[in-house]
Amino acid sequence: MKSQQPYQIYLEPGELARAAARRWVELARESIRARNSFHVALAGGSTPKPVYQLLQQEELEWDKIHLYWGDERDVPADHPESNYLMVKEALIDHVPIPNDNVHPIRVEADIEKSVEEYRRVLERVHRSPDGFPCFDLVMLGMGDDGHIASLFPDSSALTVANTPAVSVYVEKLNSWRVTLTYPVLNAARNLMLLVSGESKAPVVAQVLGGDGDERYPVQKLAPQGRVEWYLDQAAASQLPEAL
Ligand SMILES: O=C1O[C@H](COP(=O)(O)O)[C@@H](O)[C@H](O)[C@H]1O
Repeated sequence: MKSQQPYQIYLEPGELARAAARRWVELARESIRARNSFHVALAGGSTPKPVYQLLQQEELEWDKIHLYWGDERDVPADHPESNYLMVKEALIDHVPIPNDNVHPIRVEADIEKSVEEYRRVLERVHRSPDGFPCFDLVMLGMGDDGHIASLFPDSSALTVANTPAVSVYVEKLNSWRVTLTYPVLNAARNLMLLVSGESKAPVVAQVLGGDGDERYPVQKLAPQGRVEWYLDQAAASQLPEAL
């Protein structure tokens, strides 16, 4: 990914969340006007949670909004680490979205079955010209090792280019994940990257202000659509202009 990416810096995580929620609403309305639906792949983790909570209060055509997940951990749907559960509690339980519009990655004892099922689910999403699901919006968080979705450094998933979703063993976490692959992230009409906290500052500085050297999974993105970075001041604190 080129280091010249548009980004906004917000004073604190609450401000970041409010800006991201406003943009989410704008994109949902724009997409419903243009295509009568809004297909969005959600990020898990902690950063987007307040965004989902803010969306509870929005007057949206929820019956035209379809929720998917960018990645999932190898845990049941009622486990505290489940990305699905986080979104359910923060958003889904509070808005009139039909059940049929909620498309989680269902984690089975056999993770390959989860992946196969999720690939079938993804067939509902419009196609990009090269045949991959083309989301109206993909939301991404970023780990302090530069991972996005569950595309971790040195992982076999980083080179997958022939399928929209894979299972991947994450050595440092000693666990399996299911993740969307780069071709899907790249095909999205809009990508929002939400990054908060000081621990992510070195990666942010390398990706957005660095020498172009590709060290992190986030740098392997080659987005075809719009990209927007939402940073809080802590995450942006090592960018050249902040020093
Ligand atoms: O493990 C994960 O981490 C990333 C980043 O999460 P954050 O808590 O640092 O915001 C997240 O985007 C991903 O969906 C999740 O599974």
